[in-house]
Amino acid sequence: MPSLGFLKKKRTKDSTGSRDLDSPTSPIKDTASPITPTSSRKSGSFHLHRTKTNDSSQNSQAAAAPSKPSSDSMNPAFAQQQYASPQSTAQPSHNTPSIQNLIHPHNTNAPAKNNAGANFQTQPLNQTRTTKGKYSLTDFTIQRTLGTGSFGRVHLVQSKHNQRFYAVKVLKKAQVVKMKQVEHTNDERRMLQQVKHPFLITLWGTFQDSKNLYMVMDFVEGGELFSLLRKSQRFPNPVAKFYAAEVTLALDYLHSHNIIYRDLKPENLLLDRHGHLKITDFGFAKEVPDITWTLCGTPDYLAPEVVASKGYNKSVDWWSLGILIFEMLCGFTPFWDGGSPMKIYENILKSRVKYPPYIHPDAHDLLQKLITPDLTKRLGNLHGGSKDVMNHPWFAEVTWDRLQKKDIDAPYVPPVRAGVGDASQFDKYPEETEAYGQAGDDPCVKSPPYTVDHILTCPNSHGHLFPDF
Ligand SMILES: Nc1ncnc2c1ncn2[C@@H]1O[C@H](COP(=O)(O)OP(=O)(O)OP(=O)(O)O)[C@@H](O)[C@H]1O
Repeated sequence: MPSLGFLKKKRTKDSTGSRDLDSPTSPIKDTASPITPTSSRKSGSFHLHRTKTNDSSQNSQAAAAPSKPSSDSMNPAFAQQQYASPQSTAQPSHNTPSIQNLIHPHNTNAPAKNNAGANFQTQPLNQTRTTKGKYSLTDFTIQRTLGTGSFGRVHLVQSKHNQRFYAVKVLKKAQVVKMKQVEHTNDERRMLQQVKHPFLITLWGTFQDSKNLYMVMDFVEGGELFSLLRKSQRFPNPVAKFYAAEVTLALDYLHSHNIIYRDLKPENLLLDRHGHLKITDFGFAKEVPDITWTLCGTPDYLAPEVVASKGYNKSVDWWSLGILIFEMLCGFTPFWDGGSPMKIYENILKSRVKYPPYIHPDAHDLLQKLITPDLTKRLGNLHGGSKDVMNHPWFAEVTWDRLQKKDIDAPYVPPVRAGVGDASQFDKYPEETEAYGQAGDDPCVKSPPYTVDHILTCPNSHGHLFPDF
């Protein structure tokens, strides 16, 4: 097994790890069994209680949803119990309208605008979530940094109008242009405004000033799955299965709308305060009905067809799902061996995976069918599409419709105080030194005549590189 030294570092898109994680204490490995039932919900520990959750309650500043009595729980199988078809009479949470739902069925989480009539609508795909009136920096108080990535920095912010907390991703225009990410950044905004799914981050709006682009999203309080995984070293089979199943549903949704995600990795999977996943960072998501060629992603997670610069499609996300499941079960990725990205690419092209003996046989079988360079054999890429993955024996006990409704308890509930901007689950970062919102010329708005470079970077922008922010 590789030394964990490297693996503690987060991987950025260009694979430069950014910092070490501090706490070596494991919320999982210290527990005799993560599937040991507990009689009460205990934040920061595994539990077996079925929780009624309500998507619209996030950021509501209300207490965590009540859990079902412990008679519901049983040992040993987190998996068996959690995924089995419902025997109880408990109704899924969506049937139990909360007070919020009754007041404002769709928009309880949207950051309020101070202009009367501001209204967010949840729209089907291909229509965007729109606001009357745009946000600006003055609508929020910027607080600490939650995370940094290759192209951006994400802040915790508080709305001055409804006092709720949100996450705002700030991208420096100059950096985006320099790193040739104009198209990806415009795609990220467009994709995120179109999608709506329980396991995908919600983007409420975007705005820009002369230097920066801003994306206002839900603040997902529970931190990164990456941190939980590193603290736990590896996840027990049922725990990995739970997270893999939620990711599978999200991929199924994206692919059904011809969107490839292209950056699956634990760093981009956040835990909400009930422990369910939210996929963030759509920087590489792309609407692709057939084939694309762009080389992008994070080295450990790249499919061989991407490394080999062949045209590729949704198949790459199923490969990455295989890498993710492997990493959750083993604590390291299959093609990393201490070398440079080039060495990782070589290993990926060889596609020889050593499976540790502790991997459950069903998981082993699924991994072999996902981490295969043969596109005619890769599960998810075959005639049955994502349903082939969902019907694989490793997922046999998953009740997919209940999972989709978040009617199955997560294996780990992050210890957060809901609604108070509790960012304790996120690592600390040095803060940005350059003030946001400075006045000045916007180098990304050009008047004709355009340079060839400008036209090539953004041919349809009529002089504006980020026309829709
Ligand atoms: N909605 C959110 N709520 C809480 N934290 C968030 C949210 N979105 C992002 N973060 C944090 O910020 C980090 C960086 O965000 P993001 O991945 O979108 O940036 P990036 O520049 O595209 O990163 P990368 O190069 O790693 O892909 C995430 O890993 C996460 O820790």
